[in-house]
Amino acid sequence: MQAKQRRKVLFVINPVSGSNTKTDIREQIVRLCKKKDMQPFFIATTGENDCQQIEKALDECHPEILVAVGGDGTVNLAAQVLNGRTDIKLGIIPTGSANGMAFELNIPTSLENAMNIIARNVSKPIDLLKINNQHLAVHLSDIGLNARIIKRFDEEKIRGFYGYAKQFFKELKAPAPFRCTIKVKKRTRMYRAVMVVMLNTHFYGTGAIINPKGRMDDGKFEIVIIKPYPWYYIFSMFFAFFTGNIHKLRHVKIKSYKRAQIILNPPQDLQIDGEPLGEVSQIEIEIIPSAIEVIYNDQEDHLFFSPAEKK
Ligand SMILES: Nc1ncnc2c1ncn2[C@@H]1O[C@H](COP(=O)(O)OP(=O)(O)OP(=O)(O)O)[C@@H](O)[C@H]1O
Repeated sequence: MQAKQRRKVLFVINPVSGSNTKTDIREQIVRLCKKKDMQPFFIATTGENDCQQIEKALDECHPEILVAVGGDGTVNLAAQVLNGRTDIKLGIIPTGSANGMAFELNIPTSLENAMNIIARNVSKPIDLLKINNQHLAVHLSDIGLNARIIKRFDEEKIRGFYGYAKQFFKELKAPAPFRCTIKVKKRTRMYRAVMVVMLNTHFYGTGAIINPKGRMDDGKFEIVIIKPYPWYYIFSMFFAFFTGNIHKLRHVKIKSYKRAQIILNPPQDLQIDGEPLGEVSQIEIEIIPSAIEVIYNDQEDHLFFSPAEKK
């Protein structure tokens, strides 16, 4: 009788993601793969030509699943390679300082639990965003306040959640407003904003719910506009962020589109999945329907909320 073929899984490990040391992560993955009947292959990212290296590894081992072991930047890298190749599923082992996409898919940070979800292999197709016809956005992109923090975070080589939180509170005290014009076909709308978020998902990695009504598979993305607010508004905003009611606030506007252009005056910092891209004055966004197939946690309801219930 022929031996049962083990499922081939390629693990793409970012050795510098987050603040954990990953010295023995390969050994732990090999041990867990044995238990779950999976055959592991490994590649470590270097920060240079990683897409080409992953493509090469895919051609060599032909896996059923590619697992990003890292933060949102590593998930984005894996998605760039898998965009349009839904025959290979994307799994995530969250080890970054920002794990927004793992949070979105309800994937826990414990290695063993994340591996259990990969072994269950339950997946769904999701849409991605294309920005300026050049960058792929998987989890979340934004302009203004948060993007500025991410740039500072990157320049000053700060790592970890507490480093981020410190910068966030510094920035919240003095948000700088800008003009944001959204053009869709022949319609133009103008807003004053302190931050504009472009996404297909619901959460920031911290658990803040920025897009309560979004869906990852509806062929549309959302633009969330946070307008200038008085300082005391921060408390209502925090409450709404963590109860899934941000869309009900007077200072917040959420719109769904398939394609849109945003014009910024003055130019603003842009970040995509945690990577700062510098200042931009114009952004074109379009949705790529069913771009990748992702493995998610189908066994537990999300700890925070059920997006489908939001009215
Ligand atoms: N071996 C490496 N050395 C240095 N940088 C790397 C290496 N591998 C990947 N990178 C960089 O790591 C970043 C992605 O990190 P990721 O988002 O997965 O984790 P993170 O801990 O959340 O990162 P950060 O907090 O620094 O944004 C990318 O900028 C990528 O170029």
